[in-house]
Amino acid sequence: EHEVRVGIYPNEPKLLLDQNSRPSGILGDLLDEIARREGWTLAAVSCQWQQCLELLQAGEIDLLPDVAYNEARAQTLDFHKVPSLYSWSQLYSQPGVRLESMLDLDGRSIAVLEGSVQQSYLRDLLDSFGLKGQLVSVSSLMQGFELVQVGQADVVVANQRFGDFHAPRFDLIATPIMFQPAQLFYATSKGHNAELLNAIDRHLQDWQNTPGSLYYQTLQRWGGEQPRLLIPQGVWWALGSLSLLLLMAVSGAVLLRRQVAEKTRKLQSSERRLNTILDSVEAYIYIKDPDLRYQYANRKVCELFGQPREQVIGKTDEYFFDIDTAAKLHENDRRVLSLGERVEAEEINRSLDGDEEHAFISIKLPLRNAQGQIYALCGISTDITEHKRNLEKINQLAFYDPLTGLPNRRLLLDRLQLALAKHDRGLQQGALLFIDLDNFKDLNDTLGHDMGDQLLLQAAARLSQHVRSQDTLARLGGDEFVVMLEGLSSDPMRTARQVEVVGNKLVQALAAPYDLKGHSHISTASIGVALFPDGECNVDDILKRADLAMYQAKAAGRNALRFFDPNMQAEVSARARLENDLRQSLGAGHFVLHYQPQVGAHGQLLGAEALVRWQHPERGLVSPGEFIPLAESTGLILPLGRWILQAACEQLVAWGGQPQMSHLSLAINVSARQFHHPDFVDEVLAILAETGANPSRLELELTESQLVEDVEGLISKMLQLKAHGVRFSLDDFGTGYSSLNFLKRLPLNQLKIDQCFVRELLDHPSDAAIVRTILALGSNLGLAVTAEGVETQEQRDALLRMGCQKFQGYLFAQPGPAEILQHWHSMA
Ligand SMILES: Nc1nc2c(ncn2[C@@H]2O[C@@H]3COP(=O)(O)O[C@H]4[C@@H](O)[C@H](n5cnc6c(=O)[nH]c(N)nc65)O[C@@H]4COP(=O)(O)O[C@H]3[C@H]2O)c(=O)[nH]1
Repeated sequence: EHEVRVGIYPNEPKLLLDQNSRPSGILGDLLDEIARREGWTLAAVSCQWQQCLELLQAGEIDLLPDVAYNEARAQTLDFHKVPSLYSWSQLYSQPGVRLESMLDLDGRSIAVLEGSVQQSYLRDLLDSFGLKGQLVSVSSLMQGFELVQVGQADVVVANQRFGDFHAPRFDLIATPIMFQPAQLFYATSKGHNAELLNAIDRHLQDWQNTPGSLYYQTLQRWGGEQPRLLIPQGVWWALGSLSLLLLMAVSGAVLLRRQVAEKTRKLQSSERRLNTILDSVEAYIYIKDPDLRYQYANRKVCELFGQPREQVIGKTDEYFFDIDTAAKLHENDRRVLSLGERVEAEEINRSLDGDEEHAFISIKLPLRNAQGQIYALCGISTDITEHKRNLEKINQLAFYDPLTGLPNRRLLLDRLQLALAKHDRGLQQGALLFIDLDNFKDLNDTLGHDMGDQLLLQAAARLSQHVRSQDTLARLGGDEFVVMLEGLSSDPMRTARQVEVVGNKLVQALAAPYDLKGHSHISTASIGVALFPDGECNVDDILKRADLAMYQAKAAGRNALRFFDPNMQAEVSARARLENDLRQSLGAGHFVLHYQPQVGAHGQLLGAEALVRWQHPERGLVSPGEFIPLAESTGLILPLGRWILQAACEQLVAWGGQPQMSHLSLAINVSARQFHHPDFVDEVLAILAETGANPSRLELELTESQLVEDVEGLISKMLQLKAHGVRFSLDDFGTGYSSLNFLKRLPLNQLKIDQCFVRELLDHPSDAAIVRTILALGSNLGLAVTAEGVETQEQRDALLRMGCQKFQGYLFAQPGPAEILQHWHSMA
């Protein structure tokens, strides 16, 4: 006889031991019947669920009813094939507890049978939903129901058959939460009981296929319900699969939630990490939104603003910087935000109170969203204030003299190099003045270095007063200074003159007495000049030349200016002498006026032009061509011009007293410098009044070239004088650029055809054409025309034929003393 040891755990109505310790309940009764038919003797072993499983695996019992199939169990247990019972899990609670879905399990305590499939299922479920339910393990379902009844647990999980059967006793009700449809089997330990299982399958198969069989009677007896098996198998499987799918979907969703939570956690942690890094760097890092409000600011930015981060966020730069700074910052910001440019710029930021200034190198870049639109800008700024100060210091040390603050030799050489390069390209003329203080060593030796430094400082200050901003004043060391002049005239003679003027000013400035801490001290300087030469020349050459010239100045007795170029020096010296003589002659009355007659078509005397002559004590008569330009450039033309005007007016008065001469007019040349002098009109009128000369006999000659400057002023002066009867003629006409329109506006009386056209009149048809044009122009504008420089009868005849009515030139008379006019007149 075959004894089968059966594990029985209390799970009424499915399984229990009856009063005789025999298997009972649905599965107990079915097994009893199978045993009877198979001739087995059942030995019931009472155990709790978990214990039963252990006994089965250990081979201490042969068979355990009511085991749900799952993959894990199939590893250690064998199952027959036809399910003995279908079941699902359900939750039971006290009435009034609101439990509608799995999500309502959050925060609940759930009693669950230790080691049951529900236990692992629920654990996973709570976990994957992130629910905080607490699983309370119980060793029997009864215990679970009791815990809920007394309130020590909120819900209990049981298979639906057990639950529905027992719940009323514990005053519990079934909740709508069901899960885990399951198929229940009799299980054996692995590999030993195939016969047992086959026999069970056989009987179950028979019964289940036969309505009203013992199987269904048993079910009815224990539960009183309709047989579940009327639901087709497939539906059960579909339900099971659906619930599995649901589980998978839920798990998926929950997995996502978990991943999101994980990602969020990671993001938060990396944000913290990033913040730590951004706060520990020495750069200023910030993010501004399109309204230029700070969205982010790292520690350095907050420190700079002296505000906690919360005070910085949401504010604009106007809160932290002065208006100008904020405006400049925003200019860069807008380039980033509206043009999408990456901007790299140096920014100078002044604090709100204007006290602090910082220099930054800022890199600003646009931040774009996934669609590529700019939603903010990120700025990274580095404070370079200190760096700049150091650079300035280094620059100052490297290129400037520490005592005077003037450029040193190095900077001078740099600039000289550049100036020479420009000169080579024909862009400018320049000159170098090498200045050495005379006897400086003596001062140093006798009064000490401190006094020496004082003198150098004062000398430097005086020199800098006399150089223009585009020039360079440098100290080479010791008592040597250099002035480099740039942008001078391209005409070498004029350059020499310009440099001479500056050089002389410097010599004079340095020769004035110095006050050295109460000591009056006289010091002079010697200056050597080298102009930038036309050919190849390097920096050293030109310095050497200026240095050599400086030694010549020393050799000439110090306190002097010398040019390196001997011709230039000769020229300059001669001119200096001439200027000196001119000055003295003016005081001594060494000037005379000569007169050149102007005649009409019939040779009748109409008037004369006064031409000044210098009676030089040694050189005899000097022509105006030689000294008028010098007089103009030195300003001596003003006193000289006054003298000429005076003498001419006196001559007019003299003629006025002689009936045959009283009709003569007298022309005098007026230089531009004279005419443009503010007192000119008053002076002319004063001299006319003083001498009593007839203004309408006085004719002032202007040249075309002097009409260039301040035309309105010129016209106004001419009109004022014209109102008194004074007449005007335009000298050297045809050589300048006066436009006809302009000519029309001038209150002129006469044009004078320049000598050069008259000279070539007979040989060059073009000159003849010009003369004809001038004559026609004169007649159209109602102006008299005088031909100058008429030397031959042929010229005169030709001019006459062309319509010229007034002549002047050697053909009639050379300029001479007033007497020649008298004589000329009596001849006529
Ligand atoms: N070859 C040649 N030359 C002739 C002939 N007829 C006259 N000349 C010269 O031509 C010059 C005419 O004077 P300009 O054109 O006003 O040119 C004048 C004028 O610009 C200036 N100048 C002369 N006197 C004065 C003056 O009192 N004041 C001012 N500001 N400038 C004066 O000096 C310039 C030269 O004066 P000068 O040497 O006296 O030279 C005079 C005169 O001697 C001729 O047939 N052939």
